[in-house]
Amino acid sequence: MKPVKVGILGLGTVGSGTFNVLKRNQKEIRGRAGRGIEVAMVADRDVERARKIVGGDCEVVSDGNLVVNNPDIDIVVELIGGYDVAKDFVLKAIANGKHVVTANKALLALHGNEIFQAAQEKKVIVAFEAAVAGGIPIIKALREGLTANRIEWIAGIINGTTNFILSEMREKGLDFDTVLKEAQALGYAEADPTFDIEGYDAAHKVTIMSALAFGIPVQFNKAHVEGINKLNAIDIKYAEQLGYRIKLLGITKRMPDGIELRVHPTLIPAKRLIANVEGAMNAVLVNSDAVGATLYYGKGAGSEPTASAVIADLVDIARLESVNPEHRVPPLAFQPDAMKNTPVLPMSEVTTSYYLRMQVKDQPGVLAEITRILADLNISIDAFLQKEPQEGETLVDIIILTHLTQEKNMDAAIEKVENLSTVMGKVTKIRLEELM
Ligand SMILES: NC(=O)C1=CN([C@@H]2O[C@H](COP(=O)(O)OP(=O)(O)OC[C@H]3O[C@@H](n4cnc5c(N)ncnc54)[C@H](O)[C@@H]3O)[C@@H](O)[C@H]2O)C=CC1
Ligand SMILES: N[C@@H](CC=O)C(=O)O
Ligand code: NA
Repeated sequence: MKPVKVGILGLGTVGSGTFNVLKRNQKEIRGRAGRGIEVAMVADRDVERARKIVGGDCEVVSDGNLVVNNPDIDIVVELIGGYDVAKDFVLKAIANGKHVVTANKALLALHGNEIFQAAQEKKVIVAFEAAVAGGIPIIKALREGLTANRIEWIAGIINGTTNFILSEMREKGLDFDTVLKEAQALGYAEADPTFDIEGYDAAHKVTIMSALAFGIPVQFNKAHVEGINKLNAIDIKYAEQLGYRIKLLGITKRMPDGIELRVHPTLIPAKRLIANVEGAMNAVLVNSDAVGATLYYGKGAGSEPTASAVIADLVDIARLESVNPEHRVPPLAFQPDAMKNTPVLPMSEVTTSYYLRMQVKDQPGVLAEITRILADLNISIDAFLQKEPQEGETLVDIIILTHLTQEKNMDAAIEKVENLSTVMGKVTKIRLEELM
C-alpha cells in the first residue's frame, strides 16, 4: 500500500516531537498502520530552525498555504496553535478534502462545531487526541472504550503547567514565578502562559470532554473558568492540615437540569489517587454507570508525549481512510443526529461542597453567629478548624468545610458572614469535591 503523505504546520515543541518520533519508530508505526506515514512537507515561519530539525528529509516552507493546497498531501497536522491562522489553515485543508490532525484545544473549544460540520460535509476526518491531556488516550477512551456507558461525570487534572506549579509550591516551598519559568523552559506552558494560569487551557480541554461525554456541542463560552492565580499559599497549607490537596480540576457532570462545566482550584481528599498526581502529570477520572470509575494517568504535555497522541491519530486515519465515512467513529462520539442540546448550567446552579476561610475577632459568640447563618440557609458543616492566635494578636483564622449546597446558596451565606462586625475582610471560598 502506498504511504500516507503528511504535511506539518508548525515545527515547534509538538511538531518537532512528531517529526522525530515518526522517524525513530517508523518501522513499528508502519507495522501498525499497514502502510508508511511519511512527512512530505513542513511549514514553519522559522524556516532555518525547521530545516535544522528535518535535515534533508522533506521540503520546508514558510507559508502554510503551500501545505494545505498541496495535492500530494493526504493529512494536514496543525501544530501552530491559536485561533486565527490555525482556523484558516484547518478549514482550507478540509475544503481541499484533506484529513486534519490537531493538538489545538483552544481552536476546537471555540470553533469545533464549525470545523466538525465542515469535515462532515467534505467526508474527512478531524482527529484531536493530543488536544486533551496530551499523550493520555482519553479521547479514544471516551469515544470508543466507554461507548457502552452512560457517563455521569469527569474530573481531571488537565493542565500540566498549573499542576507542576502547585506541586513545586507545596513540596519545595518555591515561589510562583520561579516555578512558572521552569514550566515554560520545559515546554509545558502555552505560548501565552496566562492561558494555563488563569484556567483557560483546562477549560478548553474539559469543554471538549464534556461534548464527547454527553453528546452536546462544544460550548466554551458556557464554561466557568477560574485559575490558580488568586490561590493563596496559606490555603494549600490549611487544606493539607485537614487532609486535602488543592488541584486545578476541570469538572463536567450530568445533573437533572443540565450539565455542569467548570474549572477551578478544588480541595480533594489527599487519600484519593488523583490527589497524588504531581508535577506536570495529568489524570482524568471518569465515572460511568456500567464500568464505574476509571482513571487515566500520564504525561499531558511536552514534546514527545504529545507527539505520541498526534501519531496515534495519524495511524487511525491511515487505517480508516478507505472506510465509508458513515461507518467511521464520529468526532464527538455521538452520531450528528443523536446530539442533544442539554443546557450547560450557570455556576449559581452548581452543587458542591466548600472550604471557607475567614479572619475573625478572637471573642466569644463569633462562631455561633457564623454557624447560625449557615444553618438558616440549610448549609451543614462537615469540619471546622480554628487556628490559635499568635501572641498579642486579636484575630484568628477559622476554616469551615461544608457539605453539599448550591453555589447561589453559599454566596448568599458568605455575603451575610462578611457583613458581621466580628468577621474581618473577605471570606475565601474554595470548592471541594469528594470524588472517589
Ligand atoms: N507543548 C505542549 O506540551 C502541548 C501543546 N499542545 C498544543 O499544540 C499546539 C502547538 O504547541 P507547541 O508545539 O507547544 O507550540 P510552539 O510555539 O512550540 O510551536 C508552534 C510553531 O508554529 C510556528 N508558527 C507560528 N505561526 C506560524 C505560521 N503562521 N505559519 C507557520 N508556522 C508558524 C512557530 O514558529 C513554532 O515553531 C498548540 O495548539 C498547543 O496548545 C497540545 C498539547 C501539549
Ligand atoms: N500548556 C498545556 C500543554 C498541554 O496541553 C499544559 O500545561 O498542560
Ligand atoms: Na490525549
